[in-house]
Amino acid sequence: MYSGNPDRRPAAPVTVSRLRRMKSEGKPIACLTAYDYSLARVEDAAGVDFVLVGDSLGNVVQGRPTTLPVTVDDIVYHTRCVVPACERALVVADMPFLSYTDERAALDCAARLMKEGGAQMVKLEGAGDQTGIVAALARAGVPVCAHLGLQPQLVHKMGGYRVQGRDEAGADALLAEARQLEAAGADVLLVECIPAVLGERLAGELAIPVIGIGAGAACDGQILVVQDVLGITPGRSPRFARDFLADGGSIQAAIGAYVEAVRERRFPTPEHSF
Ligand SMILES: Nc1nc(=O)c2c([nH]1)NC[C@@H]1CN(c3ccc(C(=O)N[C@@H](CCC(=O)O)C(=O)O)cc3)CN21
Ligand SMILES: CC(C)C(=O)C(=O)O
Ligand SMILES: [Mg+2]
Repeated sequence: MYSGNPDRRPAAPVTVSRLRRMKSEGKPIACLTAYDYSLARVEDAAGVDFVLVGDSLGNVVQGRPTTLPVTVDDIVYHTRCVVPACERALVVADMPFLSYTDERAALDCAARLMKEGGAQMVKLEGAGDQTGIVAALARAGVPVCAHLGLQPQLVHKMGGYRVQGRDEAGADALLAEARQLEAAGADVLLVECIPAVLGERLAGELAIPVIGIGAGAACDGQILVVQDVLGITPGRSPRFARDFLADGGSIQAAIGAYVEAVRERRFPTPEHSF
């Protein structure tokens, strides 16, 4: 948070309209997850545009096998830890599993994430049946990021973490859902684990910025879980991830290298895509 010291005047904060401008100017948006003050500060200083307090904290902070046990209280707590570090980055908070089953619940959850947590945008997983919820949030003035493709909250329904939208019917359905979410008032679309050609089509056809994770290099921005960028994820990381600390140096340098690689479109490469 800006303390008022004129020697540490922050760069202009990232806003929804700034993200749209970056898209139209062809400037890739660099995004990372963060769950605590110290790492969020490193990310903000490195120029990360969009910091996500993700429900992946269930995995990387709490050591659970899925994101399902994460509560609204958990996300509020971690958002409160991250917000004071972000002088420039936009802070986005995930709505946890079963916290947005109807409009009332979604508005209550958004109220907690924004009023108690200080988030500037909320993110929710889901497609066609979620457009009413996105519209209700948008009507209430809540900035929304919709999350399509692989939805980790559906792990038990899908039977694992798999690439989505591989066949033509699946790709067309995803594209149609994305258009509906945009029309309902989503400000950003995040897409996870889809073929690179579909990521390219989405970014080309939507007016709102499309942020990819395992969605190819043509998306308007990229996001990764910060533990994957630092190579400290227990077990195997997803194929779309890259360890930016493996070549040595510091955590600051690794996060800086990630931001630079996204800005110069050197990440992801085909080996990190589907
Ligand atoms: N550390 C971490 N990184 C993440 O990106 C992440 C989490 N945790 N936790 C929540 C979800 C789970 N995610 C995952 C987890 C595994 C794969 C995975 O293994 N994907 C396969 C592709 C499978 C296919 O080819 O259909 C892969 O090889 O990467 C993908 C996303 C993404 N999220
Ligand atoms: C993997 C990203 C997109 C996410 O939703 C999370 O970190 O929870
Ligand atoms: Mg999430």
